[in-house]
Amino acid sequence: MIKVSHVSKSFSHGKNAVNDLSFEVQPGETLVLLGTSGCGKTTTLRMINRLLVPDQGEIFIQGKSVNNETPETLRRNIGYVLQNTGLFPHYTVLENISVVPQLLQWDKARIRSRALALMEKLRLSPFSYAHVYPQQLSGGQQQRVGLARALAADPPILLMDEPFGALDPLTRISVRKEFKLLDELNSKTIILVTHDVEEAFELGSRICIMNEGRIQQMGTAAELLFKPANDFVRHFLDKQRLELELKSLRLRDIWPYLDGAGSMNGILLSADTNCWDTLENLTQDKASSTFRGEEKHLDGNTLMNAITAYKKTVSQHGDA
Ligand SMILES: Nc1ncnc2c1ncn2[C@@H]1O[C@H](COP(=O)(O)OP(=O)(O)OP(=O)(O)O)[C@@H](O)[C@H]1O
Repeated sequence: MIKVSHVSKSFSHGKNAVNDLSFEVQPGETLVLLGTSGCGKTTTLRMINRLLVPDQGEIFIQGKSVNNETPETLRRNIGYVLQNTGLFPHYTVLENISVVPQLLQWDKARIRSRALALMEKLRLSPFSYAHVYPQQLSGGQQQRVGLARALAADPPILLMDEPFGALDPLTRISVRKEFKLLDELNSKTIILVTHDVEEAFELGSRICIMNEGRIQQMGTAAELLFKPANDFVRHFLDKQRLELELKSLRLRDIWPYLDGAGSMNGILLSADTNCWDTLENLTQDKASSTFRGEEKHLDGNTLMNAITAYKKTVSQHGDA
């Protein structure tokens, strides 16, 4: 577990890069730090990893202040993934993945078998890639090696700074999908930095929107979209709002507003299907859904009317 408590940091020019920041992240959770360039995201990660020391406040990992941790303990507990991967160019893929276990003085056989197992998991064939150098790999492959290196010593915490930032849009989407499905990550405490709104909503259990070193709002996708704390948050999400709303609302969320009693027709969608996927399905076939024993027929109009009614209720009453 990570706890950041009233942390501030300024650099030589005086203005606070991070200003009275407080949050907690639990195991199994991915907190995304999202914000404009220069809002203090990277500075926050670097303080958690003790690459920078806060001017004020304190950071705790599993209840212990990072100020009192040795570099070995931090390395064992924290995997760090960078945008440009930070791979050592003169080390092979296998050597790069083995760096932290070696520093922790694991025996050679254990290091090798862990590194090879991670390569398999991340879909990098050990036969083809174990002994090549980073510059012989594509961007997506380098990113996977960077992730394997961060995971090598099985740290309970993962800090990721724009991990998919250097990839082209298509590779980015596919590497992101693979990342989401990795069972290695299930129980980890993850903080991921990005300025990509879509990425934040896809990967974050909670999202922390920052501006000028301060938290503007921290919450789930639905909270940020439907109960924005201020104009900054509202405007920050405006460009992608419709898509984000459709992706974050599931049929079960808008169920009371769905006016479509009817017979089972076409495909049957689970009530956990989001509205975006529902619309996509509706372009191809008729559809219905069941929730708590009730069945409803779906079509585009019914769906959009239900979303509008849901939003109206949330904006008036704060809850649907
Ligand atoms: N080592 C440093 N020396 C001086 N100023 C710094 C240093 N590191 C960061 N800053 C300043 O602190 C502020 C926050 O920077 P930070 O890198 O944390 O932002 P960020 O949100 O990660 O931005 P980006 O998305 O562009 O990477 C910026 O104004 C930046 O110029």
